[in-house]
Amino acid sequence: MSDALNETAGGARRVAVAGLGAVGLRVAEALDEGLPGCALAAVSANDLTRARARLGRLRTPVPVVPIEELEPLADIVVECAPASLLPAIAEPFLRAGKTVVVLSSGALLANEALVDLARAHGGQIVVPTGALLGLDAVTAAAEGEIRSVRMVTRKPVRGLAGAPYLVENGIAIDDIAEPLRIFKGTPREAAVGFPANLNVAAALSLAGVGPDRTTLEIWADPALTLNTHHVEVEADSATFRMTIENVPTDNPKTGRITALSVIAYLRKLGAPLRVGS
Ligand SMILES: NC(=O)C1=CN([C@@H]2O[C@H](COP(=O)(O)OP(=O)(O)OC[C@H]3O[C@@H](n4cnc5c(N)ncnc54)[C@H](OP(=O)(O)O)[C@@H]3O)[C@@H](O)[C@H]2O)C=CC1
Ligand SMILES: O=C([O-])CC(=O)C(=O)O
Repeated sequence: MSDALNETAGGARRVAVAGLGAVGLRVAEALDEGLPGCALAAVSANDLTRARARLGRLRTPVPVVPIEELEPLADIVVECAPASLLPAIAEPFLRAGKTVVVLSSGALLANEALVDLARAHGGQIVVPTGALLGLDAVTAAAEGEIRSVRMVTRKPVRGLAGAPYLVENGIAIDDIAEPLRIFKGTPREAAVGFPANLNVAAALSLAGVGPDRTTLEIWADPALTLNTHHVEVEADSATFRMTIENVPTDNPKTGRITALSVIAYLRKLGAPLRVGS
């Protein structure tokens, strides 16, 4: 769909927010406060009544609807719901040649057909940097030859509790007194075992050498308060190491910077000066 069609009569791109939790509410509020070139068009949540109440303080009320009703109302959807809902949220927008901003990036690994759908209809899937850092450098390095990408994540126990991998393998972390390595593998495996905790690893893998060649360790650390991700990249163009320590939101799995990354992306869409890719 052309940019001209992707806009309202007033020129602003209509943005829907699918999921109104730690990420979605902050993004919806920023859109309501005003992002040049964008307008909040609709919102979805599981409990629509509760969502309407939470949106009561918005300056401009918008429809609060089930996810299947979002597509006709918007040009861009920001998916920030549980990972299992990614196809239901993304497919209608991609089929209409529109843009889907995916926060549940781990779910993309099991739903690669969404990329084919985007290709077939001229839509676009955007994976923002989210709770990570440096995806601009990783994608740049991937234009050359990357030899290795290694990631080590350390989270407070609260940021990992309840993950399917822990439950299925009988790994108890509630009472650990020392840091414990709970997983060593790939982002593809982590997307299954930690669907709500390691989207950053999936995003990193998609930027670099893919979900099977990226290596990942996950540690539960009872002394930590911040969700910490360390990445090391060896490439023919550069060697770099980067660490981010994320302040959790009300959702202990999710860092505050995640929503800000989406807001920065939306702000760049209509900006006369765009810094970073
Ligand atoms: N890529 C990245 O860097 C990061 C990705 N994430 C991922 O982003 C996603 C959102 O994270 P976060 O905001 O913390 O999650 P939350 O758990 O805080 O919020 C999830 C939201 O989804 C809504 N929801 C649940 N079921 C439905 C449904 N059937 N229809 C519509 N909405 C529904 C919930 O509704 P209700 O409010 O009614 O319960 C809630 O508002 C998650 O998949 C998370 O793993 C998180 C951090 C970083
Ligand atoms: O990747 C995720 O899903 C969340 C995460 O690690 C963070 O916010 O630090």
